[in-house]
Amino acid sequence: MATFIASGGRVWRKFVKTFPLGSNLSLKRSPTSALANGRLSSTSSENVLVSKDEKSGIATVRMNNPPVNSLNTALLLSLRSCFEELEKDKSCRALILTSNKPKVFCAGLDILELYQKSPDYVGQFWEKVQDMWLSLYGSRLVTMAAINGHSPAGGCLLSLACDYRIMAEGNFVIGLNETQLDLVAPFWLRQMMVDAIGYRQAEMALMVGALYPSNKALQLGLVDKLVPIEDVQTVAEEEVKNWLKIPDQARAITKMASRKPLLDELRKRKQEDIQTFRDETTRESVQLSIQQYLDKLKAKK
Ligand SMILES: CC/C=C\CCC/C=C/C(=O)SCCNC(=O)CCNC(=O)[C@H](O)C(C)(C)COP(=O)(O)OP(=O)(O)OC[C@H]1O[C@@H](n2cnc3c(N)ncnc32)[C@H](O)[C@@H]1OP(=O)(O)O
Repeated sequence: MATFIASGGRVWRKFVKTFPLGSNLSLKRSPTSALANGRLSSTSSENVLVSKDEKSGIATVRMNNPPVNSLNTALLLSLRSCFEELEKDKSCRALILTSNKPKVFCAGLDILELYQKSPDYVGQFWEKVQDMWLSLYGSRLVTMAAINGHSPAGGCLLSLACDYRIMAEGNFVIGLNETQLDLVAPFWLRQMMVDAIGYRQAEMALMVGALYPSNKALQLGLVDKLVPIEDVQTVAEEEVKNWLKIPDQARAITKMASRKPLLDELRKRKQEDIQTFRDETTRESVQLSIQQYLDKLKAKK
């Protein structure tokens, strides 16, 4: 049994040094997992909770950044560290990405990280988004998004970076609503959307910043399967086990062959992409839109 927590790059590394993957540190049992069976455990109160079943090599990564798992600097660093550690762990074969807070998978980028910040700050923040994405999209592991709630913008980005998406039925939304905040999704995010739902649908969805209810998302191919919210984790584990019947090497090489061009393109254009983000996000009119969007979120109550 291996259990560990991550809370920002530095803390993570320190923690892993003390309790490496494969150690016998046992904390609290996950209440929802079919993998539990005495072998899986979980932890609390950090921004990413990771449990790994040693027998199957399946790790579950739960975002735990209340109230809505918005992607702030700390969560981005934790996710990246976690993905990279699992990547290096030879006994790990698959990763299920989910939320520790059912009903919200991830609210996207933390809007406060983009509001009234210096261009340098915003640029460094964007690089953390890029690096997190590179580690997930480029992973050799089977990656499965267990979308147990809303998944707008950056939440959709995380989901699209995975190999397969299982979403909760019900009144939950997913999509790339960036234009609603006067933001423009970067080329690598747009490309993942095109790859998932096709050019025409992606073009329309991106232009109007569409957020789709889960049943429409299934119809479009933005998610692959819909299940009742209480079954999302179990079905994700079953699906992963099916994927693991395929030999790892052939599957991973095939995955890399299809993803390498986009990964390489971002690596090549990283600085240009950061510059675009800095310039766009700090523009006065965009700052005003972000402020209005924040006000709208607050006024919802
Ligand atoms: C040039 C390139 C440019 C851009 C590319 C960028 C790619 C990605 C961009 C993004 O991700 S931008 C973020 C977009 N996200 C959203 O639009 C989602 C906004 N949130 C919601 O719609 C809802 O919060 C919800 C996720 C549906 C959950 O609803 P719920 O009713 O459960 O919670 P509530 O709305 O009450 O929120 C609680 C609390 O959290 C604050 N909040 C919500 N989302 C964010 C966020 N993304 N960042 C920061 N803070 C967020 C919200 O204001 C509430 O705060 P309060 O309790 O203090 O009022």
